[in-house]
Amino acid sequence: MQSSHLLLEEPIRMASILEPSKASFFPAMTKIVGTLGPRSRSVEVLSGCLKAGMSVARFDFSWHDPEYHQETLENLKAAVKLTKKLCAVMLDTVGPELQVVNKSEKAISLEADATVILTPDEGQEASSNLLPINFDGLSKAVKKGDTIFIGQYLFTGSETTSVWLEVSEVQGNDVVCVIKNTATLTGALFTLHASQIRIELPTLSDKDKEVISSWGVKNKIDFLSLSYTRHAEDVRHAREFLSKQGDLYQTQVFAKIENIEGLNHFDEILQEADGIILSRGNLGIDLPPEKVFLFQKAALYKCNVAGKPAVVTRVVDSMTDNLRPTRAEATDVANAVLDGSDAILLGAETLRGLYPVETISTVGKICAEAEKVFNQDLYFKKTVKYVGEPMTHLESIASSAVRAAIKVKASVIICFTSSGRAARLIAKYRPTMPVLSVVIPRLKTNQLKWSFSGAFEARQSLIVRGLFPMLADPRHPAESTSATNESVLKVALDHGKASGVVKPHDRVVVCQKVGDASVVKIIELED
Ligand SMILES: Nc1ncnc2c1ncn2[C@@H]1O[C@H](COP(=O)(O)OP(=O)(O)O)[C@@H](O)[C@H]1O
Ligand SMILES: C=C(OP(=O)(O)O)C(=O)O
Ligand SMILES: [K+]
Ligand SMILES: [Mg+2]
Repeated sequence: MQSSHLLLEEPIRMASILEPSKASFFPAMTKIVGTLGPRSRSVEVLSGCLKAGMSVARFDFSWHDPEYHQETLENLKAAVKLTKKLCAVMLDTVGPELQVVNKSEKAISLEADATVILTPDEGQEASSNLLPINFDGLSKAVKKGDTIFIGQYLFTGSETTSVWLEVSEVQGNDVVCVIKNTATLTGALFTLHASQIRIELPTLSDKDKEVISSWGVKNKIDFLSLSYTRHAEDVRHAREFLSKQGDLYQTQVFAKIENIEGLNHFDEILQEADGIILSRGNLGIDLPPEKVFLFQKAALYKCNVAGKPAVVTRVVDSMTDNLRPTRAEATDVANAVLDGSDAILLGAETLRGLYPVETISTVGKICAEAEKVFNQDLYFKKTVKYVGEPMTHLESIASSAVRAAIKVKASVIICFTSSGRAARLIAKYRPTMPVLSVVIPRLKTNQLKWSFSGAFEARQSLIVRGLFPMLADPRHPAESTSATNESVLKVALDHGKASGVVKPHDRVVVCQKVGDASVVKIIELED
């Protein structure tokens, strides 16, 4: 995890590429979000996923009912206990997702050049000529020549089970389409994506609200993944809704950018959201293929300078059925890291793939290699310049901590925080060593009962590149006297030693408040 001699912007000796990487305790600084489902819900597999490096679990409510997800979550909790690896919980909404419903689940063969009708009458039986959909406004939204994509849920693109259609005519509420490729649709549910078309459905549906206020509240979800975020107003609305749902006023909202409308409003959305998910699955259908990379680079840059976590999706689809990614996919993962991604989100690979654990571990290894050659120096300078002067005190402290840690080759940065703000600011400067964010709980009251803050803040750092949280004992008062600081620091160092990230004689940079003053100190360990 130390800064390496290889830098992409300098000539690399070819033989050095083959030198095995030093093993490190943390699989990677880049985080991995795993979507949980049929192939990733036993305690055994979930333990494997956590050990391989998954630190956020995504529960996608486009699929399965709350009871099913609850069972998976209970198993996840058991796996967390067993492995002692923390994991945050992300609830992914259905939103304005269009779906084709195939009640009988009979396979549907579609022939290129034939026509098929999309009808909003869900009572009808799906067939080669007729596909019932869950939305009655499609005929008003599309016109002749528009493109529609229908795929299996979490389609991987390599399947023969997805189909492109071209709208040839609108008849009342029905949409008549010409089939562009031969395919067989199998299963009960397919998602439908009308390319570059505005769908007049709310971003947070009634069903989503129901799930959030029951399942979400019960399970204190750390992240809401807001599917098809199209406007800043969508984020504001979701946040307002969450603020009335018990503990969920602390839930972070991650806006999923999955179509052109979201792309067009990216800057405003980023201002409102706590983080961004670059949903390349859907966006890759909405955008011309030659434009996808540009969106990725531009969006990650904006997230980085804003200091907000960015998550990239759909990286190793082919690992759904294979033990090895394609070289294009492997290169893509590394590029996502070099472009500035905080986390990689796995979809079909962990949900229904044959190799969930191996996929996480492969992706983690690629991320770790990319991190090693990431030009931190260049990035740091650009970020400082972008922020300009005067910097806020806290940002100046955070960037100084990173600079000092690199200069003295510290093995870890320990950052005390309550709100998580200081730790996030340190992560913004992309230190080459892990940051142990020691979250100090704060006692608070809503005039009905006393409780401690901190658990959300700690778990929410599990999606930020380089942050590794530790929740301090709530018996330590939040007031930063030097005595309490020293005892918490000792616990943090012991934690670091136990996990292997801190060794005798290492240097450690500590960021904390002493009295009213924020300080960065460098300590040299003895044994
Ligand atoms: N309980 C604490 N004890 C010591 N230092 C702290 C504590 N909480 C935060 N700090 C330090 O205070 C500064 C402000 O950090 P920040 O995360 O913004 O704090 P807060 O949680 O109070 O918003 C940083 O230097 C941080 O390391
Ligand atoms: C992750 C994505 O969305 P979904 O919720 O459909 O998996 C995506 O579109 O990349
Ligand atoms: K979804
Ligand atoms: Mg999507």
